[in-house]
Parts: sequence; C-alpha cells; structure tokens
Amino acid sequence: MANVHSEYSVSASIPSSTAGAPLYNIPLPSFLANVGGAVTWTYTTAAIILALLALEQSVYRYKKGHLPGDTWTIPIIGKFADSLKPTMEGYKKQWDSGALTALSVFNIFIVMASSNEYSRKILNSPNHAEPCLVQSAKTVLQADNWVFLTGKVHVEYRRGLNHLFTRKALGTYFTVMDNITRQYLSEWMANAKADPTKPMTMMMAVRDLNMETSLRVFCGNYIPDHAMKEINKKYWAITVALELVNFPLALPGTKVYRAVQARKVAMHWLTLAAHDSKKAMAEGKEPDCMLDEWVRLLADPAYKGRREFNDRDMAMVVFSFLFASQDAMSSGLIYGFQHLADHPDIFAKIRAEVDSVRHGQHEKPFTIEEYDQMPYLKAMVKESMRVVPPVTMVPYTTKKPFPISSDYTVPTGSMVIPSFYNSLHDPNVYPEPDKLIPERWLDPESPANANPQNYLVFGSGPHKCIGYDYAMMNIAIALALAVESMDFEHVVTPKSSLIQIIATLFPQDGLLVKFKPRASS
Ligand code: HEM
Repeated sequence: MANVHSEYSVSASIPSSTAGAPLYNIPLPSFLANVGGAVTWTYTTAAIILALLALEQSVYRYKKGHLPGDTWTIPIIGKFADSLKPTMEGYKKQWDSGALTALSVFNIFIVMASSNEYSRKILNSPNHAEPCLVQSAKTVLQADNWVFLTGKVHVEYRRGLNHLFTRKALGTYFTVMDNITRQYLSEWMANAKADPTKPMTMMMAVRDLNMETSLRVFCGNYIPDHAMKEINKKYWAITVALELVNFPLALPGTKVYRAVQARKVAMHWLTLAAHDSKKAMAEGKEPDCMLDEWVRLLADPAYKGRREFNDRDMAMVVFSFLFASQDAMSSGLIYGFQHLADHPDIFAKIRAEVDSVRHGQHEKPFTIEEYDQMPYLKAMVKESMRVVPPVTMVPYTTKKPFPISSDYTVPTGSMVIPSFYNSLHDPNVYPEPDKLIPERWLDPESPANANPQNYLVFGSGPHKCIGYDYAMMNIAIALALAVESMDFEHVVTPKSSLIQIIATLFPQDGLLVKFKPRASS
C-alpha cells in the first residue's frame, strides 16, 4: 500500500507549469490583472488535477495488465461505494468474472482471486504475501498483537499456542461449552414457553451465547459476570469497526474510537484473568479453562527455557481469539440453526445419531468421547459452513512482485484477496454445490473427500485458523444439544435467503425461530 501512495506523491510534482503557459501571453487591462492571476491559477490547478487523474488511470491500467476488471477506475475513490455496502451479489459478480480480477479502492490496487488454485497460492506464499487485515484491525487489536507477526517469528509464536488446542485441552473446553449452551437453551425455551407465538431473533441471541462460551472457555470464572456482560455489550462496537474502509483516525465519535474503548475494557479484564489464573494454579488448582491449561504448560519443566508470557501477553492472545472467533462463530452457528430448521430430513438424522450415542439422556453432560461417535453431526457442521462460509475472503498484501500465474505478476504493495466462495461451490468437487448434503463428507470416494484442499473455510497455509477443531466442536455441541431437547421452526421471511455482510455472513432477517419442547421421540 505504501508504494501505491508513494508513486502518487512522487509523480504529483511532475506536470503543472507547461499546461498553464499560454495564459501568460494574453494581454490583460491592469484592472483585470488580479483576475487574470486568479484565472491563471485556476487553469494551472485544473491542469495539475487533470494530469494527476490521467496518471492515476495510467497507473491503474498498467498494474491491471490483461486482468478482467473495469477499464477505468473511478477517480480517487475507485470502487469505494461498493466496499461501503458490500453485497453477496456484487462479490459473486466479481468472483465469476475471472479467477483473477482487478479493482481499485482509494488507489489501493486490489487483485481478487476466486479460484481454489490462486487462493491457495496466495495463502501459501509467505515470501510474497502476508495477511493485512482491514486497516482498523491494527488500531483495535494493537500493533504488537501476535496476529500481525509474519514469517519465522510468527511460526514460532504460533507453535507455542498450538498447545492450547490439544485434544486434552479441547476435552476441558467441551465441558464448559456444554454447560453454557445448556443455560442459554433453557433461557430460550423459557422465553418460547412464555409466548409460543413470538419467534426469537437468533442473531443477537447466538452472539451472546458465543461471547459467554468464549469467555468462559478462555478465562473460566476469572471474569466476573458483570464484566462478561460489559465486554459483551461493548463488543458490537468492535464488529462494526471492521468494515473494509473506515475513517482512519480513532477520533472520538468514530467507530474505530468506540472499538478501541471496547478493547480497553476487554483487555483490562483479560489481563486480570491471566494474573488470577497464575495465582490459582500456583496454589494447586486443577485447570478448567484455557488460561489454566496455558499456565500449567508454562510451569511444566519440559517447557523451561522457552518463551515467557506476562499477563498482558496472555490477555492479548486471548483477545485475538475472541476477535477471530466472535463473528465467524456466530455466523457459522446461525446458519447451522437455519440449515437444520430448513432441512427436517437432516434434522431427523442428527437427532437419531445423538439419541443413539447418548441414549436420550439429555441431562447427562455431553462429552468429547460422545462427539467422536457422531460423524453425521460433524459432516453437517462442515457442510453448513461450506454452503455459507462465515469468512468469505481474507485480505493479504504483497511484499514483493508476486508472479501469481504464468502471465501475471501482482505488483508490490497491492492487496491480494483470496476468496473462498467459488472454491467451496465448485460443482466438480461439490456436485449440486448450493445444496446442503452432509453425506458428501461421509463417502470416502466422494469428490469432496478427494479434494480436501478445496475446503477453504478455515484458510490454508501458515495462517490457517488455529481454532479450527474448537470452532467445529463448539458449533456441533450447540446444535446437538438443541436438536436433542427442542423442536424448532424457521419463520421464513423474504429476507431469510438473502445474505448481509457484517464482517462475516448473516441472514438478512437475523433468523427468526420458534422453539418448542421436543415432541417426538
Ligand atoms: C466458524 C468459525 C471460524 C472460522 C470460519 C474461521 C476462519 C478463519 C480464517 C478463514 C482464517 C484466515 C486463515 C488464513 O489466512 O489462511 C482464520 C484465522 C485465524 N483464526 Fe479462525 N475461524 C473461526 C473460528 C476461530 C476461533 C474459535 C478461534 C480461536 C479460538 C480462531 C482463531 C484464529 C486465529 C488466531 C487466526 C489467525 C491465525 C494466524 O494468523 O496464524 N478462529 N480463521
């Protein structure tokens, strides 16, 4: 990005004087001399502006080369209007217009990759491209957050964090997820009983569930209830600050400012939680959350001599997990509910599987061992996120000229955006790509299983989602417990099948559901 801007500032001084020269030759009466001066300046300024605009177009066309995309870019703002209110229809049009396409927003030259081949190439070429997130993310997350590390330092830092997602750790989290989900389902059921005619809007309800699950999984009871509520209430400010383009300075009143205030609140409590976990573990507590698992690992003699994490470091990591998970998990779970409610046959199969493994003992805690015996449930969760991938694209930036194909090199400083939707809807890999067919994951011979690299829901390469197993599990638990105990009906509206993009994807009507206690066995 820096280079794009610098090309402009260097060239800005080139045109100017010659375009205004003829004006000096026109004799003017003295009383008009000042007016003449003003006219001269007007013409000169106009000439400079025109030259700059022409230069802008030339640079865009030079960078674009033969790639599909607009022949001319809208001066200065480019496709800014589209990025302000992105739509799936707009994105699909862009993805369908070529495996690599070009556009420009505020003179940031962007190459959108829509095929599996090019998307994976970007994600797996750390020497050429690195994640760049949206501009506001650095202000919100803080520039020294580990998620902005790249190369070897990133690999090493991340290796330490992989311990937080071992099977043993996931087993601990499973109990927490089960517990919190049950509390929410009971609350939803109580509301439904109080007024059975009134559907519940799932959008915010699921976000609340996810936030509490995440905070309790990550921090256990080190976060007091009132703090959890405060973090949850303020977190929406962070979500809405993640638009592709935002006012760059975190001035009072801006979305980014409000997001920074929300982060400060969350970081305050997360730092305290890290401190309290260290204290409790030193006193011999058994781990019951991610922080505890982490503290135990750090105290392990086998760990000695490796990287130390102070309270703030730990809080920053937990905050990055919260940041990475809250919107994506909410999107995945909301569509999980919508898909189940819209497919009674799939709902029935999941219920049959859950019943056969858990023998109808709904009150008994759900365990990771039981989850292991539920291939259909897992296939449904995987398929649901294939049909509507929560994260459809991740912005990367080029560090040097990136020869992405045999006949095109992305210039340095461009944004390259691997997009996952087309790959996840490739009819050669997923016949009837728009249909929800969990069975495709259960047949080892199916093209879906023959091409696992097409499943880009969690990315690929060195930055592939670290929470992959945890996320799948979390969504599966919520759906399984709901199916086990409740019937639900989707109240379909004209907007149910339309997608709104708020960082991740959501049904435009927020998903309206009527819950009832389970009727059939
Ligand atoms: C349905 C839920 C989720 C989806 C669809 C999802 C998807 C993604 C995607 C597409 C990426 C970028 C991958 C790339 O650049 O190749 C990513 C990165 C990441 N995700 Fe997730 N994610 C989910 C949940 C989670 C959860 C629950 C956590 C943490 C507990 C998490 C933590 C992260 C982190 C830390 C990164 C950055 C990894 C790095 O840079 O090394 N995600 N995720």
